[in-house]
Amino acid sequence: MAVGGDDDSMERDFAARLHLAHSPSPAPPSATAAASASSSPTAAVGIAFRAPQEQFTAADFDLGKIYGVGSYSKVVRAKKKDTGSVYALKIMDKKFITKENKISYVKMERIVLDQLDHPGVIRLFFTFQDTYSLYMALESCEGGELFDQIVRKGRLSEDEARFYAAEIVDILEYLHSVGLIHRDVKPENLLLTSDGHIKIADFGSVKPTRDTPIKVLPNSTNERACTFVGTAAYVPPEVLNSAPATFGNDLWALGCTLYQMLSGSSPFKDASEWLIFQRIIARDIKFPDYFSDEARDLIDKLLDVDPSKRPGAGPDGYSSLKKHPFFRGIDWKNLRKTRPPKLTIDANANEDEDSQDSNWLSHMGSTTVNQQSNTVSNNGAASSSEVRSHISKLASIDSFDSKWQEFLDPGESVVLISKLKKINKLANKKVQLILTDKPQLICVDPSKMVAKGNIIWSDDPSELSVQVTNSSHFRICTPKKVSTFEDAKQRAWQWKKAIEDLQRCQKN
Ligand SMILES: Nc1ncnc2c1ncn2[C@@H]1O[C@H](COP(=O)(O)OP(=O)(O)OP(=O)(O)O)[C@@H](O)[C@H]1O
Repeated sequence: MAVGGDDDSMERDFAARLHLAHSPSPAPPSATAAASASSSPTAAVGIAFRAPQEQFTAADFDLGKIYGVGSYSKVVRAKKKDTGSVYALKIMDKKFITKENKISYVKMERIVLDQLDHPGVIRLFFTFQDTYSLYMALESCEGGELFDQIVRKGRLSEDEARFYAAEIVDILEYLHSVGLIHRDVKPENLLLTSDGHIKIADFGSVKPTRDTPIKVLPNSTNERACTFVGTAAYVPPEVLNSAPATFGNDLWALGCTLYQMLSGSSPFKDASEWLIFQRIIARDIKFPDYFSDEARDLIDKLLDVDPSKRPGAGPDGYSSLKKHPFFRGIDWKNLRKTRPPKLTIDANANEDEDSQDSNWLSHMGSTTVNQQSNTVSNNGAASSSEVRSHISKLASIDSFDSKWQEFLDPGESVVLISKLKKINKLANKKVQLILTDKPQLICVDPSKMVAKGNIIWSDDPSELSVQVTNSSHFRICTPKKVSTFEDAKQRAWQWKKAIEDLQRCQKN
């Protein structure tokens, strides 16, 4: 990557904003990543980092499949060429995070993750940056998201849910004991190791309590003191009423997650964020008949409107939660040695890469999408030229989409891609829907890898529009045809916004 004078100054400017000093080049990590993490601490504004700031570049890694996409990052499997160590490389676009005011999130995640030490918390090994991006080398979780296990299995058995819930309780007990409120506990942020144990990721929304022993930069806590963060379906009612964050926030989200594991969907589901919030405030919960009395009772208590009454938040701490009858039989001391539930793999995944399951969008998509998606954030709109340069730059660092490249024209980039179910009267079909910057809306049959025809693009909303039925169902309407899709990842709003943004972008 060419680094010109402007790029240099951009990098310096960004480092200054991040308050993370450039480190002298530390020794590269040894073959085991964990060993490297405990060596060569990096000094930065009074904080000695356990995970050093390295002088690596993306070219030092073989980039593999994409693990997942967040609102301001992509996480890619990356093998360090010299050591063979595998990491989950979280890649964040500097321009994007500056524009979207996410610098405090990045700082917080970097600093907090660096200090945590628990088998259920993703480990940060090192960081590096180049002109355009910040990189965090995280411990990789090959088992994917808990969310995917729920989707693939339809719903989990009580034994499976009990095990996962116990590991989540163990993680929350640790985080709360060090004065941290995670604030974004949800099945997408609960990852599984290859042998099936839970690890929690995504510490961008973490809120330290006053007496936390964890070192945080002072302004990074103040900045977001009253910011509404998290994900709509898991937000507790008191947060909607602007109450300060408490440990109870995470316990509410645990209740929602347990409900989702047992039933297949979150307790507060509706077509828009506003309607979801109404349900949360009204505490409109319906328990399926097949929930056991113990499961129902625990969820009911975790979803108490009074955060201090949720088990785990009271004066007796976690003991009341761990003693709840739902957890009868759990060996709390040996959780990590207990055999976890068997992971279900995606039947459609390729043997060597499961990019069939990759559901990613460029930063252009996520920039605007979040205004209406279930992820709560406040964003501005990027200009069309910025959007385009993001798209082409991101496409060049993404090796994971090469599989779909054959359906694109030279120089064309993917804006949003999802594996969807196309709902037809006679039979539903799996399709890979690809939105490109050309723009084109391409449908591919993923099992045969053949194009199934484009949905005719128009910049005119009267000729191409998207109607969202609920967070997982949407219709793409053209004068000739209406196609109905189901997105198990509940990104219906993201599809709508991505298409509408491209239409606007074309007009300008
Ligand atoms: N260590 C990891 N191993 C494997 N996959 C990971 C790892 N970390 C993250 N992922 C995947 O990447 C996705 C996005 O990561 P993460 O949630 O950290 O990003 P973010 O930009 O902070 O997202 P959010 O929108 O939730 O704030 C996760 O949901 C998960 O699927």
